Amino acid sequence: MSVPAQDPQWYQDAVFYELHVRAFYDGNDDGIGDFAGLAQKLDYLEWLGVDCLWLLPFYPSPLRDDGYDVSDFLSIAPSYGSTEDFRRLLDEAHRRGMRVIADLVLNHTSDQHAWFQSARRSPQAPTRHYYVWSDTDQKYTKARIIFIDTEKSNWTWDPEAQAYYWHRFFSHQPDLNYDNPAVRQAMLEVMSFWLDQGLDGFRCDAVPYLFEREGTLCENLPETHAYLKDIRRQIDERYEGRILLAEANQWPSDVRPYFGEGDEFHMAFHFPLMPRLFMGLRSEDRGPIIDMFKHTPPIPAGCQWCLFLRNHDELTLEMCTGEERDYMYYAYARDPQMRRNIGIARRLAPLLDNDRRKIELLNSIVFTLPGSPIIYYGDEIGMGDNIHLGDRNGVRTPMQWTPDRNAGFSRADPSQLFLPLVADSVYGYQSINVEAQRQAPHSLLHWMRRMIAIRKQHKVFGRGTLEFLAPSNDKILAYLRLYDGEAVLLVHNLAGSAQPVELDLRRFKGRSPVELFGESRFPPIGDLPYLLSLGPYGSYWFSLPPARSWEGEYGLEWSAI
Ligand SMILES: OC[C@H]1O[C@H](O[C@H]2O[C@H](CO)[C@@H](O)[C@H](O)[C@H]2O)[C@H](O)[C@@H](O)[C@@H]1O
Ligand SMILES: [Ca+2]
Repeated sequence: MSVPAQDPQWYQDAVFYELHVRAFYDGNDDGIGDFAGLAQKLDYLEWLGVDCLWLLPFYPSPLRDDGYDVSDFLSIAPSYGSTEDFRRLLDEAHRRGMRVIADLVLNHTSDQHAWFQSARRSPQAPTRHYYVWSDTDQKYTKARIIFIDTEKSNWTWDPEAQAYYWHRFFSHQPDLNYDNPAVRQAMLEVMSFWLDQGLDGFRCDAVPYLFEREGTLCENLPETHAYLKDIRRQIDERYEGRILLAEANQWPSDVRPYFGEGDEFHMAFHFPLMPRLFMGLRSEDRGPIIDMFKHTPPIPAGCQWCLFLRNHDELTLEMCTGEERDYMYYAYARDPQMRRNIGIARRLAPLLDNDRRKIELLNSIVFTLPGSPIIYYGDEIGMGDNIHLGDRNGVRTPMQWTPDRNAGFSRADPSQLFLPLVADSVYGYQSINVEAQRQAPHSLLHWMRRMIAIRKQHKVFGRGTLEFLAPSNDKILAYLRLYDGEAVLLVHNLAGSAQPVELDLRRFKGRSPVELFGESRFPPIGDLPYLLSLGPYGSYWFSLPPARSWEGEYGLEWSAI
């Protein structure tokens, strides 16, 4: 069952939720989450207000990179269930009006993929040129090494092939050779295979690295854009309402071309904004956030940024200067165990000292700046992490549903779980879990649900223009969003102390701001600066309804209250 035809630009208003099937809910008691389990939890996601799920790779894999090392693009890892289970999941999601997109790992395969296994055996193998081989490791030397904490080179010698092969990520992830038309065609067929089953689109992994050219950085090449445009054209020709989301961890001016002229990706993550939100909070200064928008070019109509605070990887600092990285490590990861590659492998709540006010503040910003927000599973309840697990596994532990055995994630023997649960005294599942927070009306979970519901009542959040205000108090981040006659004003206090702010709102003279969480009407805007005070890390979401329509709705004058 596919989603009933609706607005083709649905993704501009959507709230996304990222999850790993194996970490969400175990439907068959083997300690590993699966599609049948996820289907049982769709009611929860619907209740929360999620519009679209993003599933991390669920394909067969030796799991040396948590599924990003795919050994077969056209099936499902047996531990996650069958193709039938997958289809049922899609049907159940669509029945609830939710969409589902999945990771598509275009750049590389696992070295266990049949293509690579046959390629390495002989230069004459039909798939030999599915990969990038060389007699020397001195080609493409300008290309940076991305996983610098584990890899020494982008080339690895294969004794069986008697040649070096090219890889931008782990050495067990050989890059596909996109100069080979057979590879380009094969990956188009992979996409069609999943779209034919009803999938609503793809989060396309590591797209900047598809092609290599000598003398370049081997990133963002024109050949890469040409192929991505071809993918988009072919999808648009055959499918309706499907989306492509680009994972291009690049500076905004380099991400901008991934939108093309509205003919490449529908969406792209805004990577460099994310660390600046954390910097702005820690320094109690809006500067880094505003500055990032000065570097963010406009995007074509119909395109959308994806905004996030955390995801399944480390909090990447790739798009930061050395000084900014040092600051982030000092502020958020003094313990070296918290660092991975160029980044910080921690979840949102521990990064923010489990301070509910800070968690709400950063969510409030991400849900109101231009773009569609993504929640990383478990962050809606403030789940913790385990910095002692290897790689990025510390932020990939089982979802915490209840205070019972295995956090209600699985009925398996606890030793069978794919990763241990978070069990420390602050973030352990006995205290942080969905069941407890659903029962507590003032929990983080209920607050997140309310915020999502408010956002969804106002198209201006997904589609409106952005205009920063410039109050003299630098600790205050204030902006206007405008769309189709609707205006909202967002005011955030980045400081841990109460702050006053005076805002120049004269153009809205006569309007009475309505605070959207409590629906309280504030004094009307006049000629003088509009004075507000905000508590530590406080936020206001105001609607600025035209005076007459507001009076019509409530039948009251401010002076009468
Ligand atoms: O498939 C390899 C990796 O691809 C994605 O990587 C991205 O995350 C990296 C940080 O872990 C980042 O440095 C890089 O720029 C990105 O492409 C995927 O999200 C990873 O999980 C995966 O290992
Ligand atoms: Ca299972």
